[in-house]
Amino acid sequence: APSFDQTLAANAVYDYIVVGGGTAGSAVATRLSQGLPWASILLLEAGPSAPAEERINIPGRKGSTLGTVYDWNFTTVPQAAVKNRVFNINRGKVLGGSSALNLMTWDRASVRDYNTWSELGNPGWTWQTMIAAMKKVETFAQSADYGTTGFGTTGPVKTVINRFIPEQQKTWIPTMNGLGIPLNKESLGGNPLGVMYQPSNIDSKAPLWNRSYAANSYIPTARSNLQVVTGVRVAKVNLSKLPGKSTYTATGVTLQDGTVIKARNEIVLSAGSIQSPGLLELSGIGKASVLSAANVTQIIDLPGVGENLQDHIRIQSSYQLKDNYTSFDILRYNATFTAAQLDLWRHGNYSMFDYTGSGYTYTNWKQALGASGAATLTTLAQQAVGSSTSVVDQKKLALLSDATVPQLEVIFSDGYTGVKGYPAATSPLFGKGFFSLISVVMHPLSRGSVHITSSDISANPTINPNYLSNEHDIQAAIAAIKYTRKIANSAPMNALWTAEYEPGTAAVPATGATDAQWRDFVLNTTLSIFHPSGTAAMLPRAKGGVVSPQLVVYGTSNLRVVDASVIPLLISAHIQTAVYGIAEIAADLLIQDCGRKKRAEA
Ligand SMILES: Cc1cc2nc3c(=O)[nH]c(=O)nc-3n(C[C@H](O)[C@H](O)[C@H](O)COP(=O)(O)OP(=O)(O)OC[C@H]3O[C@@H](n4cnc5c(N)ncnc54)[C@H](O)[C@@H]3O)c2cc1C
Repeated sequence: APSFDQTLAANAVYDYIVVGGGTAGSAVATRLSQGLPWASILLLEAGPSAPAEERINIPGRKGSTLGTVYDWNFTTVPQAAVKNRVFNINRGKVLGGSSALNLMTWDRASVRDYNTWSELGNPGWTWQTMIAAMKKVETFAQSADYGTTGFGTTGPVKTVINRFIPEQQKTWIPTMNGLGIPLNKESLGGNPLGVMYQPSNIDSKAPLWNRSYAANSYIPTARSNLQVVTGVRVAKVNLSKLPGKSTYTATGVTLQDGTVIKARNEIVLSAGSIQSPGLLELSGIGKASVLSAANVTQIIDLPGVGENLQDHIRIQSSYQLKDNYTSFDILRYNATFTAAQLDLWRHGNYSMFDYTGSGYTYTNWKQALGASGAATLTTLAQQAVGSSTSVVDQKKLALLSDATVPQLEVIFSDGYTGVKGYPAATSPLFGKGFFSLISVVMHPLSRGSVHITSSDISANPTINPNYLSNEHDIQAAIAAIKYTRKIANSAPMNALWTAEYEPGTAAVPATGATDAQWRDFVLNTTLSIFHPSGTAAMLPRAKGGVVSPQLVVYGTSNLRVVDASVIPLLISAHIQTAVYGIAEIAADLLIQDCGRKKRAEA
């Protein structure tokens, strides 16, 4: 078992230091500990360890930790194209990182999505290597609702298709089938197109129906050579140029209180896509103008640091259920019922608190909009990025014409999860049940940046994702929300509800809605679905890359980034399975390199 000894002696030396005990950091530190039993590994996490926190552990309480002490609570700068709205950028600040806060969707993108990483100049980063790595992450509890391919059976993270499926969700698959979307019971195997039930990261074999995440799955399987220290924030990485070397060596880290901890072999940054680039910049690695504005001396000129920020956007609609259905909303307004359900969960019994989403659909644009709707979006995409010299933009254009790649996801979400809020206690709608349809645009073209503004680690970064900053992204969002209205109005789902609550026909009339009304709804309500990535991109250096295919920061010999920052092009899925997969591959690379160095020394 790992050590949770919280003492950190100044100038202590470890073989490996992993910065950030989040999703990737916990996984890579654990695998290093297992693979290099002789080595000492230090995992430093800014947040607390919270193994008994029910808001994290209870699947049905997903979302309750947003805005709490477990969240860094970042925000964007006002988003010019979206009426200057400021978006929340929630990030986990707890052992396990964002895997402790996430909504537990456990899915995968298409074969082509992962292959684009190698197509962009990263040999070896293909579907084949990623699926092998992603299978190592999980143990899937097999189910009649799923087929036979694409999942792992021996990994630390436990996954299951949720046993709690509300009655109203049973209309999901037949409704999508009626719209021409086929059932896909092999969605984890490289072709996610279709309608399906998908797993959540839940431990169905534990005494309780508990969230399975990086802190309670990976870390307990580490050896005693891993020391996990929480509540400690790293302020920078120390670099030095050793005689006769062309690259910089990372020698250790400086903590926020000034303490220096040294690394003999390698340092791994796993502080996530918002903070890993900032740590590089604070260490003197980045774009000259950013560093000089923040009063940091540049050591390595790497203009890609903090650039290429990509995120998925979501647009939601909500429908008021007929009174004979019970929705998840009951847990908002009926305290007695809620207490009884909580008691069931606490005793490991079937409970409404088991609930996570499990009804999903992935389509390409042609499937959702028909050929002419798809062609319109392609034309807009060409107008937006056709002349861009970015390899990422050009690859996204190419993906639009690959029919195997999903461009739209729709999630059946029980209960109200929209933007205007559940009806207030004074409203006649208080006490009513709802269901929501969340649509997600898989390849928005907008890209932005995250940068430090000060040499002080405690200052928040400037986050500018440039949401909806081109007409393609706006029209894709409009197409997505129109499609969810079409779904809700199709049989058998149309028999479930009495009224559209959001957008609502007052804002967007059922017939004859104008383009301006749809556009307004999209600009007022579009949000992030929490997948910021790409800010320390794995790309060739000349193409704006920050790390090599070995995840080594350019210009250094032993500093790696291992987290969502390295994803060069956002995939058509939620990203936690990919982030864990990247961590598994990174651990293999670190272990192989260590063996190579040892053999070279011998
Ligand atoms: C609310 C929410 C819902 C989501 N829902 C889903 C979902 O349903 N399915 C899915 O697949 N994905 C989902 N995601 C995305 C997914 O969880 C993240 O992309 C993934 O967990 C990111 O992993 P990471 O290792 O890159 O970063 P993180 O897991 O965020 O880890 C970074 C860690 O570094 C620590 N840290 C930062 N700076 C420092 C420092 N200077 N010193 C020490 N420690 C530091 C942080 O505290 C944190 O623990 C969601 C994310 C959020 C936030």
